[in-house]
Amino acid sequence: MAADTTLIILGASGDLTSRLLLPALGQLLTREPGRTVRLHGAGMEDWTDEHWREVVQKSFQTTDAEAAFAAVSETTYSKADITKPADLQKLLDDAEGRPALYFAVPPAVAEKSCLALSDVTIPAGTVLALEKPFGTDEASAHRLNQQLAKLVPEDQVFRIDHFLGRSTVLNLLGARFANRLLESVWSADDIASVEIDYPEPLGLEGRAGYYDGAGALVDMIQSHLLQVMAFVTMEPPASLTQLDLRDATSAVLRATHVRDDDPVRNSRRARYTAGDVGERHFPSYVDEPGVDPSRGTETLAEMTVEVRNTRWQGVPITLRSGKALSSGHRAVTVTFQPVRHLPGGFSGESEPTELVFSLGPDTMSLGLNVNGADDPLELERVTLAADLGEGSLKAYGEVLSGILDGDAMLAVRGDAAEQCWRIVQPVIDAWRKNEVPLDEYPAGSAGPASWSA
Ligand SMILES: NC(=O)C1=CN([C@@H]2O[C@H](COP(=O)(O)OP(=O)(O)OC[C@H]3O[C@@H](n4cnc5c(N)ncnc54)[C@H](OP(=O)(O)O)[C@@H]3O)[C@@H](O)[C@H]2O)C=CC1
Ligand SMILES: O=C1O[C@H](COP(=O)(O)O)[C@@H](O)[C@H](O)[C@H]1O
Repeated sequence: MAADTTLIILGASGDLTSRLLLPALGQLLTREPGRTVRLHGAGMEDWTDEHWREVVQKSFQTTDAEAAFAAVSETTYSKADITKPADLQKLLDDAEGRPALYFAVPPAVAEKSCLALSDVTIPAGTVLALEKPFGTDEASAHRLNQQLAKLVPEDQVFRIDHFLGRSTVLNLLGARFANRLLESVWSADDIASVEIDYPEPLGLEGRAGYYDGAGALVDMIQSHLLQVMAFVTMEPPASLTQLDLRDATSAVLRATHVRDDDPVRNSRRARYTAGDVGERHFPSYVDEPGVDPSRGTETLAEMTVEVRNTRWQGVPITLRSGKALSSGHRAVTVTFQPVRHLPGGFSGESEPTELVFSLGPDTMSLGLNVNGADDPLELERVTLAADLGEGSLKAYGEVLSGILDGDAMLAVRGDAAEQCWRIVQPVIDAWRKNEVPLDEYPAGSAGPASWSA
């Protein structure tokens, strides 16, 4: 699709656009100097083309910002209320080549806009890119999918999950499927447990309007971490095409359930109280501007799932993420079963083999037991580590590259988005009924003290 696409960013004055999308576009254009993109910004603000160009130029913080900006220097802006069919029609009519509508707007606005598109003539090939959260539960995600299906074919719908564009997440595929050594041990026969952990030092950061209604479970686990889990657990796809990869993703998500169907024993939640993360002081979550304390929103969530198939039967897979935490390890940790028999005569501890994919900085490490240097019969722990580098594109760069190339491989398919809601729903229900306590942890700690006991 590359050359003849007009990327129309809806929500041009928003945070996502200036902080993530435009810098990623700048990086993509720097890496691929031959790529040309027509860029159009649209939103509620009464901006001129000149103002928009300044916004774009400022956001292109790449090594060769000028060259990248040159590729979009003709970029234009128009004021538009994207919930109105007439405004959407004009945006599409004015676009040259194939339009790609990127909805960088609040989810409720995106949904309204998709309804308004029913009354619009949509040019063939139009791409619709929707941010998370996709719907508010399985039923609403299903309705939104049905609406989208009336507008464009599924492979032109990009449900964005920027974790799928992270280089370490993509590395999971390389490590798993290009190494015979791992291929043969990647199942419940050899793996004891999997943990996917994404602690963040950030707090609410003024996002109460969205986050207080979502919480850590929906913000991170329902979307990003379940997608990462699917990459860890999927059956090998025949190829890395969007069809094969997304079929494999959906199949494993369909087999995923809260462990033992018991959300009370297999989920935990907590929220932060006042404290310091590094140099930053955070008030208690409930005292953050815009927060409604009666909602009981969690800022740290954990759930344990299992994949009910031959490969994974019985392996606990724990997903955890939270805000205002000390600099914990963001990682996928695969812990292997102990050896079947440790020959007598060794001294020292034999710990299980551990393979860790670190989610920034991007590294992969393997913890092994080896013979000690001084006493060959005393076991010592060594870690073999590989620095995987940052990847030449940040996550949103990969996302935009897929949209501009019309390759939906790293976009979430509609059925997978619905499955992710189905998986977390029992936990949401148990939390609503207060069947799981809402613990507390001071900002800057590693979480509630009782969790590490
Ligand atoms: N910000 C982030 O870090 C991330 C955000 N996301 C997702 O991206 C989406 C956007 O988030 P974010 O940028 O933070 O939100 P913001 O509130 O910062 O921006 C939303 C933008 O949408 C515009 N807008 C609202 N209503 C309309 C309308 N009817 N017609 C045209 N434009 C409209 C707003 O214009 P105005 O202000 O003038 O009303 C504003 O420019 C959300 O779905 C969010 O979940 C995903 C990952 C990270
Ligand atoms: O989508 C989101 O992701 C970020 C974490 O991703 P990162 O790539 O910025 O580390 C999270 O902070 C945010 O709450 C969530 O909405």
